[in-house]
Amino acid sequence: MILTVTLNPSLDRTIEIAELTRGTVIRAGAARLDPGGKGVNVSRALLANDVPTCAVVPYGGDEGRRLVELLSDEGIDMIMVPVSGATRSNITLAEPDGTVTKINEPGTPLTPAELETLAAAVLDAAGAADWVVASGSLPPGVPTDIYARLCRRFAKAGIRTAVDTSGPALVAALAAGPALVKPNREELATAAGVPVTTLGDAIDAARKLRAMGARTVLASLGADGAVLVEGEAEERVWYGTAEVAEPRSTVGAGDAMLAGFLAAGARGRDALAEGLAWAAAAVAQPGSRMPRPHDIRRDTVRFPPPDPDLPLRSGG
Ligand SMILES: Nc1ncnc2c1ncn2[C@@H]1O[C@H](COP(=O)(O)OP(=O)(O)OP(=O)(O)O)[C@@H](O)[C@H]1O
Ligand SMILES: O=P(O)(O)OC[C@@]1(O)O[C@H](CO)[C@@H](O)[C@@H]1O
Repeated sequence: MILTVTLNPSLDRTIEIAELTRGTVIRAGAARLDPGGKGVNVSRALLANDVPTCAVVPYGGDEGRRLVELLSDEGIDMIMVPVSGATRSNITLAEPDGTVTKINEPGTPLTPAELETLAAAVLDAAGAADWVVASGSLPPGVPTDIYARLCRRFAKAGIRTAVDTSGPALVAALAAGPALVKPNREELATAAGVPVTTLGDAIDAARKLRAMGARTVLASLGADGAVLVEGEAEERVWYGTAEVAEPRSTVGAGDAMLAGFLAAGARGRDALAEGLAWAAAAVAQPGSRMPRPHDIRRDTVRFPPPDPDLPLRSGG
């Protein structure tokens, strides 16, 4: 069972527009509301593909009740923790070419008592878990080292932790020796403190995150694919891509990648291939809909030679 922890979940509203033009009234096309938050999405992707999972979800206000309703409709097994602050709403403006512009609210602070209750719920549920996924931003006021503390606590119990976050929370988590981190290109560059403009930069930065404490680094690179750097006695580096004919929304693609990678055993080329296939399928979905088995096409995955001078196309 894969337990996910999302301290800052969200309601994700995706609005399809023809073109984003500042300072104008834009007549929207289709709109959809999805449950959101990085750990929530990992559980959604796992559930959609029949992999046992449970999501720890703090929720508050009408927005939080709506989030729980949406997750219940999807059949997610949840540990719901009521909190006083309202669950945040994040907006995605999606253009026809797949470009998305995202506006994420900061979320509302968790009180120390609420954080304690959440940590206790996680620790209680972690006993039945093969992995704990601590994923997403931290709400205001939550200590930056919260993921690091959870990593250390789970390590004592022999439970592996995967962390997908950014900035100081990621750097603090690295020092706790997580089994796996899943930064995107921007998060990788920031944590490593180096620019990442080529594939070689990405591999070197991933190596640096391993030196900072991560055992395995799965670095997603947007349309350029992903790099996996792993290995105990002997380091192994894999680079893969998966083309998407018609990108619709990249929101949640990294979460789907992490879910697919974990579902396939979280090591080696085959697990990277599965993560790439789930991510590519997610990009072809509207909003942050997670791919189901019939959406996932493994024949699009490629493992080109990892040319260190390959310039990375996507932003970050
Ligand atoms: N435009 C694209 N075309 C093809 N594949 C893509 C595209 N964008 C993303 N992907 C796939 O999704 C993976 C994750 O994308 P990205 O690096 O943007 O992660 P992320 O920022 O963590 O995503 P999110 O936070 O929205 O879940 C990429 O490694 C790639 O496999
Ligand atoms: O603000 P965070 O926690 O970094 O990211 C939140 C978020 O953008 O991540 C998911 C996509 O990965 C969305 O469901 C959600 O809106």
